[in-house]
Amino acid sequence: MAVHEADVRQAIAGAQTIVVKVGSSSLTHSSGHLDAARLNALAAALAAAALQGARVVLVSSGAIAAGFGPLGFASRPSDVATQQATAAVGQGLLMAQYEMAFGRYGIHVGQILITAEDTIRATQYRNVQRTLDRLLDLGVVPIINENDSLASNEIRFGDNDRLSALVANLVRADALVLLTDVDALYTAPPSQPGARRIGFVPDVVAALGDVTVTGPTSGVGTGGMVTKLEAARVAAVSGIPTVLTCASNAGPALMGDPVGTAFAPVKHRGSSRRLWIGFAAEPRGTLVADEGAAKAVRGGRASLLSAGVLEVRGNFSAGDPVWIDNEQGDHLARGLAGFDSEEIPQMLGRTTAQLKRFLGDEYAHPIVHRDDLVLV
Ligand SMILES: Nc1ncnc2c1ncn2[C@@H]1O[C@H](COP(=O)(O)OP(=O)(O)O)[C@@H](O)[C@H]1O
Ligand SMILES: N[C@@H](CCC(=O)OP(=O)(O)O)C(=O)O
Repeated sequence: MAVHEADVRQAIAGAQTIVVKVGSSSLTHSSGHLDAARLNALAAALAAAALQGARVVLVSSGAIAAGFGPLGFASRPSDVATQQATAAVGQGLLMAQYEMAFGRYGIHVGQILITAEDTIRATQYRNVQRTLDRLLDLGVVPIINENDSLASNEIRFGDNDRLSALVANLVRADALVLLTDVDALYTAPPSQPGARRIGFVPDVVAALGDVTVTGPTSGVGTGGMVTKLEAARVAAVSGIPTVLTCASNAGPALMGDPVGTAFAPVKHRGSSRRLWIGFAAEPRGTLVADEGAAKAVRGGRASLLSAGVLEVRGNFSAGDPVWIDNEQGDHLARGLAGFDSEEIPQMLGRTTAQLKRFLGDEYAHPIVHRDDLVLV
């Protein structure tokens, strides 16, 4: 069944829970410093939606942009340690601006800083979910950023685009709004002659092959259009419509006006935690499945049992993400390991009954439970 743009726009206009992501480039002057007027205009548009009853979550970049000026740097720092220190200073300043901006409308804001690492574990994941739900129940606008000062380099999101799509899942959002410094997705970077504006993308997966996108061009943004399309894809496969436009279009976009680019959802809603496993987590190791186990995993709804695991590679702890590969080295799935990597060699090839007999009850479990596994 064809999905029409008008239906997608209408779904966005009627959304009860909305995640809005704003990039650094939309909150800054051309010098890279935080622009309070742009931030205030955004807060006004979001406050209007919140005052009409919408549950609004804001994923905001800008900590580094807010911090480097006060620290005396002429431009955004490029080394990780200075970026992390700058974000620690800037995050507080950013929140102070938001508090003031939303305060004009009688709305409180609440800060949540997320690392990819601490949300892939089931307990932390549920804690974040519960906190966000409660904040929204209380009429607060949660403002989320990556916890830049703690995130380790290998596992950080870096940009906030993918984080926003995962947050949209977490709060079971009805719409995702990506605000940036271009008014829409174009067939090529807008600076290229002949680049055409795209108003509607019925199938983001199919569209990926038809557009040319690059990383950031603004000097302050991180992911560019590449990570925005990735976010739209994650949202689409989770059943969430997305609109991408410039920050000054936030109000019309939320009202369902035909601004920017609307992306239709391509699937019904999936399990949100599985999406974290699939998209957020960088695998720490590999479990090599034998032919039978590979087939069972590929078929879906099967756990990876130690009887079908031939080899374990890498150093990881129970709860960490791992690849599940076949013997040919193809990735079949990602999952969360049920055991530490050093516990697994003694379990290899053993049935659950043997594990129980030789190693004890605590080992008589799948190496990766089917609820913790997503096919790739
Ligand atoms: N096909 C495309 N359509 C639109 N913009 C694109 C495209 N390819 C690359 N871009 C660039 O992506 C930039 C937005 O990304 P970025 O600077 O990371 O913004 P943000 O800070 O909002 O995350 C735009 O300024 C634009 O130049
Ligand atoms: N977490 C970082 C965001 C990094 C960044 O620039 O992201 P984006 O502008 O969304 O590409 C910050 O607050 O500075």
